[in-house]
Amino acid sequence: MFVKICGLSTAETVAAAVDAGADAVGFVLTRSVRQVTPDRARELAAAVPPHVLTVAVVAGADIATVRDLVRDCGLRALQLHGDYSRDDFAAVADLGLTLVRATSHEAPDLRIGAYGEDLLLVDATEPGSGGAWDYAALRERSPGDGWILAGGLYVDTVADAIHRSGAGGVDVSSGVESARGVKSEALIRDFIAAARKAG
Ligand SMILES: O=C(O)c1ccccc1N[C@@H]1O[C@H](COP(=O)(O)O)[C@@H](O)[C@H]1O
Repeated sequence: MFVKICGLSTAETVAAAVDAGADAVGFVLTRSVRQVTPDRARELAAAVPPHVLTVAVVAGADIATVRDLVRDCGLRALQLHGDYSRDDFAAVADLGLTLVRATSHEAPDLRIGAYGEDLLLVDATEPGSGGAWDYAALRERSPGDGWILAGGLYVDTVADAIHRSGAGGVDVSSGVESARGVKSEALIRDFIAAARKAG
């Protein structure tokens, strides 16, 4: 089970995620209560060991701005949320990053790789909102092997969500916070343990 902890902004919570066994950690570079600057993301990612994927999370920025945001921040993956086209994905392919297409569960095309991405993340309609959706519906639509489930996952719901959806990975932001935008080291540890136990 692949586990990503998203929206990190402090050295302590990055360390908690890494120590608890996260496979990936995400830094939000566009407007959000969890937004960090590219320089801050670079600083935080410098302490992350190479076996943990560092992910730049971007929503809604035009693709030229995306290129500027990620070019110098030293992260290894780019997660794009929003109305990005196949051409947009092609326009960042030369950056050498693992590309994550983040899309709503209501989107028409849920095949992994349809836009040239390496990983597909299926989310709620409003990313980072903590809102859950009908995870079981994805079993019938079958995005393929290895897709990542996101949107409204919490310590006490993640196991059921994994079983109902058949996802091979999970991504969480709101569900490991003690208040909006404030990550909890204890919840990060508990979430990773619960996801690992389920998958
Ligand atoms: O976390 C954010 O603030 C965020 C902002 C903009 C785009 C994506 C964001 N996070 C992603 O949202 C989902 C999970 O959200 P939640 O657990 O429901 O809060 C996940 O893909 C995060 O990477």
